[in-house]
Amino acid sequence: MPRAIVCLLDSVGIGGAPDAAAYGDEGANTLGHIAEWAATGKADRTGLRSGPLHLPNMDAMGLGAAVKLSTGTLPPGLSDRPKGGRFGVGREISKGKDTPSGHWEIAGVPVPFDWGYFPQSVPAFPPELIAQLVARAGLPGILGDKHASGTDIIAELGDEHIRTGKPICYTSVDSVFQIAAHESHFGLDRLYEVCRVAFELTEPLNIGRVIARPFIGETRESFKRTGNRRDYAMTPPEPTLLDRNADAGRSVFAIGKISDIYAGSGVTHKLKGTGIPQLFDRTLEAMEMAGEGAFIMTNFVDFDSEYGHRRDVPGYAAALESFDSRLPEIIAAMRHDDLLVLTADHGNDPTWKGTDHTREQVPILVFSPALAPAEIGIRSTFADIGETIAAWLGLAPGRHGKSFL
Ligand SMILES: O=P(O)(O)O[C@H]1O[C@H](CO)[C@@H](O)[C@H]1O
Ligand SMILES: [Mn+2]
Ligand SMILES: [Mn+2]
Repeated sequence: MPRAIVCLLDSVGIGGAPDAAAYGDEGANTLGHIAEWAATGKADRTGLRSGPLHLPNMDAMGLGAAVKLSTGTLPPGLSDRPKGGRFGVGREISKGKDTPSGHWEIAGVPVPFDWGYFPQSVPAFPPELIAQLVARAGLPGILGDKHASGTDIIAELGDEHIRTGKPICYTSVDSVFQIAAHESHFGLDRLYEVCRVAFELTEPLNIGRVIARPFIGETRESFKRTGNRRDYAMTPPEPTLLDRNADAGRSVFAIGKISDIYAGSGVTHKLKGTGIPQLFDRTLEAMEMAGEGAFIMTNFVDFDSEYGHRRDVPGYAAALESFDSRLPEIIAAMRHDDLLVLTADHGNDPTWKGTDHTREQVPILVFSPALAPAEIGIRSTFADIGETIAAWLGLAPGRHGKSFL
């Protein structure tokens, strides 16, 4: 019986979204701009990487061709002649350019409602929400209360947080309430408990996620976020591909952030890891363990959290190259009727203004030893990815999207 593996390259968009202007993102193109900067030496960093973007394995699966299909322009260093697999472009119908919207739609469930967002003002959070959080979680108050980049705000307020015991609360253009606190001075379990309370309080406001952002270090220069991030997310509004496969009695391996993003729904095996190499190892372990009909999904978050939001072009390019160099290991571990899908949930163009996600189309690169190469075009919803996998796994069709195989 077939199996399916999704490697979700968080934020690796390929430009061209027809509605990008409505988000202030017209012209954003994560992969395309990284390739352009790399071709002109602007993605060089001593000791890390240099020269044109080198992604031979993803390119062979159709990455360059997908970017060209999405934007009309072939990025420098990539090729428009894929060697195998099906390649195409995914267009999102959910309105949010956030992680849950992208992931749920990929798993066959576009988001039918508008998320709640916090305004760009200071304070950003409703005073009554914060008053309830402070009272119920027994806090001396909070710091932040604004839109911010997570690494900037711990540099700005980390000292005061350690001194006062007030957690740092911030948001972004996503539907999100984030809480940063020190792992030992404040305590990791206490941070999780505060986030649990915050999730109860923000759910009625349709806020998609509360995220615990623990950090360590004693000074502004040495503060560092740890791998103990935890996301408290709403449950998807309909059964996703994960639920459908689990309900059919098959295994669903959720690797990295995946389980959190689907609120654990439909997950039978949860594997954690920090950083691209470790998440890669977990994916290979899952492929080794997974039986017939299994669905394996890995979120490679670092592209987004370490490089996209940080507007770090050389770092992003190096991470793509490191992922690409290991792709042959997955392909070598595939059985004859395994299906591999590489895709993304939204863009996060590191050459763009600000530090937020960018509305973009995403690559859909599909490989199976059993499949002849072909183009699948621009798909009108990410849900086509979920329906393709559902069909591959022999599940009944869902309500959204169509299989492209
Ligand atoms: O700046 P950091 O803390 O990485 O936060 C980013 O990560 C969140 C989740 O993707 C986004 O909403 C954005 O705010
Ligand atoms: Mn994401
Ligand atoms: Mn993000």
